[in-house]
Amino acid sequence: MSSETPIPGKPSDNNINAANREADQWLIDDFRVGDFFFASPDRQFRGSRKDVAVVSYQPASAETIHALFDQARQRGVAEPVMFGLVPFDVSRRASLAIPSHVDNAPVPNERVRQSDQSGRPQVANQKPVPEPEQYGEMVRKALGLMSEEGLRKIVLSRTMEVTLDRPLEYARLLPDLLSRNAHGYTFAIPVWDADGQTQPVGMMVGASPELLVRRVGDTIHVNPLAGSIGRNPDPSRDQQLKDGLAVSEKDLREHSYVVNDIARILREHCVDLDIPERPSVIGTDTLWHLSTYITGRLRNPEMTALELACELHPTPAICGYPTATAFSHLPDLEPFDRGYFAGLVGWQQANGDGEWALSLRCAQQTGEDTLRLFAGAGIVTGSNPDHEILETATKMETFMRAIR
Ligand SMILES: C=C(O[C@@H]1C=C(C(=O)O)C=C[C@H]1O)C(=O)O
Repeated sequence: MSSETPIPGKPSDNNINAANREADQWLIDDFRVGDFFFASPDRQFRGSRKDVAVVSYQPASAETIHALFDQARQRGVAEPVMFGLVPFDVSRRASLAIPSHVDNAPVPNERVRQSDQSGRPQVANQKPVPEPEQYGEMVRKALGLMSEEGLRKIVLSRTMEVTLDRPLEYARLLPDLLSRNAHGYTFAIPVWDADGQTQPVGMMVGASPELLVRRVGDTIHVNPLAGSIGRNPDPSRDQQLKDGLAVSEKDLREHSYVVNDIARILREHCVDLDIPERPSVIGTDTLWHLSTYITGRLRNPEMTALELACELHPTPAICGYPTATAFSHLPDLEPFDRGYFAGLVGWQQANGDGEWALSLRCAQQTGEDTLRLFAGAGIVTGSNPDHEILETATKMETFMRAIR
């Protein structure tokens, strides 16, 4: 679907660029469990839960993707768009689906935060798993592995089990996530747990700052983030924190493991790679991150966005370095299953163009009023357990602020 594609739906709402929330609210109205939403900085999609053409609950592979598009075409879907979630462990089953009907719209230049806070859910109960002190212990254990086992970096995460005082309402939640994270990737994508099922068992919902792969024709964009610090409401202190991150030896080292490993894999698949020598600093609503924006051209233009994303995943941004060593230690260190957290979330067209972000700053909706939030942080020699507890709490704030 090119950016010239006319916006289906409401002709009267075509002035999407007007800076008011009603302009694109129609894309979110009535959004429920089972619907699909994905917004990147310049385009947003909504797929309908009604008459979903095809669903696959198989590991993501080129064959699975081709089969899905073939089936959608056989069912008469004219311009199929696949949405999906790929778990952190790509060998496990992915939730991929092609809705019968998809709307898309440009993103407004500016979003106004909803001022009406009435009727917002309140957090009735929250329980960290593991407890923060236990997370600190996990960080200490990981630091021990660095001296003993040649591990350079490992990303350790924790969760928060949240119960709300009323059912989650997407029509309220999504505009809030969008207004706070206009430059990121806001998503709400259904989760299945059996092939052939028509009803999803839950949703992954969040606002990720990190693009793994965007493919437009043979051009690819990859934007790893690693090395972070929480922001401060005082502008001069906030600027100091940003400037400090740009020169922090520990964070630049943590970032370089990610970029070097991604560059190694991209060289196999791409030509004309443009990899900036130094990272820049980008801001989300809650954190500053070191960021490297990479572009290149595919050697094999048949390679789809998701295939390239699966070659790169799991990057040291969300796993560690060396990747296989970090991956093998995670089940012993983290007392829960990551599932789709720190996996891939995105969309793709039949021609292979698409966008896959990392599913971060997110939650899995596990029941009408229950959610599991996730956050992780990269640990390298020099990391401080207390700072990592704080960083993961700050990362959860992106989502917490939208439900509190
Ligand atoms: C793991 C997360 O974020 C990742 C870890 C980062 C870090 O350690 O600095 C930064 C961005 C992400 O790559 C998360 O948000 O949960």
